[in-house]
Amino acid sequence: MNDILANILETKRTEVKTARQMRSESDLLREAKSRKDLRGFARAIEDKIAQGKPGVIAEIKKASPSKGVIRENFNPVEIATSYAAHGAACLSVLTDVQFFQGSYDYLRQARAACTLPVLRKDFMIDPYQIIHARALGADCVLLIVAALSPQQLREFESLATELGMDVLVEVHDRAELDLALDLHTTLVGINNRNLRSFETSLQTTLDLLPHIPEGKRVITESGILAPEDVKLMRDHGVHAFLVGEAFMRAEEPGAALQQLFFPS
Ligand SMILES: O=P(O)(O)OC[C@@H](O)[C@@H](O)c1c[nH]c2ccccc12
Repeated sequence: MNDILANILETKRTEVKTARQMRSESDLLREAKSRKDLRGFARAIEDKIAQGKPGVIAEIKKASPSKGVIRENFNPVEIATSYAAHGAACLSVLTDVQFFQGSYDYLRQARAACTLPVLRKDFMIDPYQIIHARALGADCVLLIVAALSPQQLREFESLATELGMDVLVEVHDRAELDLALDLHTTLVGINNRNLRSFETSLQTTLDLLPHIPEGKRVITESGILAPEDVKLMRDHGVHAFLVGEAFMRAEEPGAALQQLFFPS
């Protein structure tokens, strides 16, 4: 099997190694701690839902390994501004360069362009990246259970928390979910896309739903494309969404967000 995830994680190890040589972890930590500009990520989602609205995490993603280039005319400032103007709760910005054509600058620029909290969307395999996320301005980090040991999950979560960030823990099956539920974070993302085969089915969310206790906030991720998808999820009590492609393919990403989630 062509295991893309293994491939990505290998690349990340090299990336972190190089970054560490250019800048020490202690130096980066100093910068991360000196930032006093945190925006509550989980809070922003809960606020929307408390108002009876969906909590939408709107993604800024130029390309992906499964789809290639998704958006040619790519301007993170315009995209962030458009999302913010049309009711997004939060942003998610891909910072992986190799596989998603993301950039650290995209995160910085998108965050500076609006007041929304921002998720650093990347493959975290080393504490250095968690610290770097905050130094860049991230308000939340993604921890993918399929990529980490239970000990790393706990360690990375406490480091993120220490730095004031929220944590979104991502799962794809029952075994991963059980590990995710051991963490403190309330934010449990169910990725409808299998990161190894790229197969995407909203049934993934529906299947895991009964196993998630109250007090956790389920975020359905990937493959949300049509109003029927949103309705299906909301009918099952899922009110938080992470959406990329459906917005990135639209001329105006925020208008697409509005059409999908707030049709009049
Ligand atoms: O573009 P989509 O199908 O709406 O999916 C968005 C998001 O869920 C997806 O980009 C994603 C979910 N988990 C990830 C982990 C790494 C990279 C990307 C992802």
